[in-house]
Amino acid sequence: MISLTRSPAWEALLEHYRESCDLHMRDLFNADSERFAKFSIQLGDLLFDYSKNRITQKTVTLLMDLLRDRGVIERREAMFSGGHINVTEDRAVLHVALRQQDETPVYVDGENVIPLVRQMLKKMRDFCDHVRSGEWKGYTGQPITDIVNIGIGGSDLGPQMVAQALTSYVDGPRPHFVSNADGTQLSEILRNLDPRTTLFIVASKTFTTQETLLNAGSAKKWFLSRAGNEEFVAKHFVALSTNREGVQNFGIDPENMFEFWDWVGGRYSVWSAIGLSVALAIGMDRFEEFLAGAHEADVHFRTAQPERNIPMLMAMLGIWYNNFYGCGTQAILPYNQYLSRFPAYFQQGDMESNGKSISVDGVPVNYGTGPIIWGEPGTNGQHAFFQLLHQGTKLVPCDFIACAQPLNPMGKHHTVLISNFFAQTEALMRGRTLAEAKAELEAQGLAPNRVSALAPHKTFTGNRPSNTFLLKRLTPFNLGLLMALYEHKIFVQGTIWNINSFDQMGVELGKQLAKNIQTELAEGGRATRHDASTNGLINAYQHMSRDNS
Ligand SMILES: O=P(O)(O)OC[C@H]1O[C@](O)(CO)[C@@H](O)[C@@H]1O
Repeated sequence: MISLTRSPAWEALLEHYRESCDLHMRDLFNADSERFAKFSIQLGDLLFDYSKNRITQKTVTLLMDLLRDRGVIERREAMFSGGHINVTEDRAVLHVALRQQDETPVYVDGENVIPLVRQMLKKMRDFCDHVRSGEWKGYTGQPITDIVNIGIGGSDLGPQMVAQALTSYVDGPRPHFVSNADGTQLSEILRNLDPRTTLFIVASKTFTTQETLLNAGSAKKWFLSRAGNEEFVAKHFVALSTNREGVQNFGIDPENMFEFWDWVGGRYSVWSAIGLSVALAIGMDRFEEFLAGAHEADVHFRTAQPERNIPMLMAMLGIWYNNFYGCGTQAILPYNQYLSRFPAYFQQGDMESNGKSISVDGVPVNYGTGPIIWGEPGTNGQHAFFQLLHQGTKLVPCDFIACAQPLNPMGKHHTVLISNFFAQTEALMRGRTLAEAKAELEAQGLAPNRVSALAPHKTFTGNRPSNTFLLKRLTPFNLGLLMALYEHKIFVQGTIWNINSFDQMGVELGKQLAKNIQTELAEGGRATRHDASTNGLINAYQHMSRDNS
C-alpha cells in the first residue's frame, strides 16, 4: 500500500485543506439553510449533529475517498468475521461478538464463539439472580449488599464508568471500585464495608497485573482477618479472567471464575464477564439491554454507507483536524453528571489504542496518530478550561454529549444545563466579531475609549469545531449505543493510520523498570544503577521515608 501521506486521496485532501481552511462556519451556515439537515444523522434515540465542523460536502467526499482507499471497509469485515487483525499479538478482535443478538456463527480459528458467549452470559445471569435475590449468602448467612470490583485499566474503567452512568438503574448490591496501587483507595473503601455482606470481584484479563493482585491480596487478607476461615473465601471472592491457572493460584475456586477470551481486548471488555459488577448492580436484563444498544451501533457501523456512518464520520473528522489542521487533542464534554467518567473511559480507549508511532509493518510513521483525549462534565468545564476553547490559540475539536430527558428532574436545572449545552457549541461556532463586541459595549453606555480598549478582548474568532450527540434519555441501551460508536471510531482511525489499535506495548517498559526498582527498594542500598536523576530521587526517597523528625 502506498504510504498514507503519498496517496492521491491524501494529496486531494491536502489541496482541499489549503483552499478551504479559511472558510468560516458562520458563512457556511448562512449560505446553506439545509446544512443541519445535511450534516446530522438520527440513529434510534441518538441524534448526531456534525454540521458545526469546518467541512463542506466536498470535504466529506474526500475524507470518505481516503477511508475507502485505506481499506477500512475490508478491515471492518475482517474484524467482524474473526480475522487476526491484532497482528502483533496474532489475535482476533471480537468484542462485537459479545453483543451479537442472534446466533449467526462467528469463527475464531475455526471455532464458533457465539455458543461460548451464550454460556458466559448464562453463567453471569445465574450468578446475578442468586446474589440479587439473596440466595447467595455470605459466611454468616446474610445476603450480599456491596460488591467491590478490583481491577485496573479496562478491567476497572469500563465497569466503573458504566456503573456510574447507570446509577439510577441500580437495584442490586452497591458497586465499589478499587484500582490504584495506592493503598489509600482500598483502605477508604473497606472502612465502610462489612465483610459478612461484601463480595469481591477480582477482574483481570491476564491475572498477572501487579496493582490488581496487590489489591486483591490485601482485600483477601482484610476479609480473612475478620472471617477467620479460608473456606469462606469461596462465598466472597469471584474472578473475571482468561487465566484459569492464575485464578486458581490466587486461591479462587475456578467454579467462581467467569471466563472470557483473548479475542476480547482489555479496553473493550466491559461487554464481557468484566461487566459483572454492572450486571449485579442493575440486573442481567438491563445489562443485556446495554449489549443490545452496542449491537445497534455495530449494525449501523457495518451497514450504513460511509457518508452516513456515524463512527466513520467521527473518525474522519478526527483525521481532518488531527492530520490537516494539526490539532493534537480532542475534548469529550458530557453535559450529564452520570457520564462524568465517560471522558476518562475513552481516554484509555483511544489513547491506549491509537497512541502508537510504529505502523503495523513495523516502521515509524511520518504523520500524527492518536490525539490526547480529555474532558470534564459540563457545566463544570465552562468554569475551568472553556476560556481556552473559546479564545485560546489552540484549536480543540470538541464532542458535546447530552440527554433530552433528565433522570432527576429538579426545578429548572435541566433547562439551565441544556441551554448551556446548546449555547457553547453555538458560541464556539459563531464567535463574536470586533464590530459586534463594540456594538455591545456601546449599548452598555461605555465611553468610546473604553469601547476601543475592551472590544478586542471581547472578540471571539469562532469557527471552532464541535460534534453534538443528543440522546433522548440515558438508558442502558442508549449508553451501549453511544459507547460502541466511539469504539468503532477508534478502529477506523487506527486503520487509516495503519497502526494496531489492539495491543498496548507502550505500557510495558515502565512496568519492567518499576519491578527492578521495587527490588532495589527492598534491598535498601544506595541507588547507583540509573541515570543521575533517578538515582538522586530514589536516594532522597530512602532518606525522607525514614526521617522521623
Ligand atoms: O485486565 P488486566 O489483564 O489486569 O489488565 C489491565 C489493564 O492493563 C493494561 O494491559 C495496560 O494498562 C490494559 O490494557 C488493561 O486494560
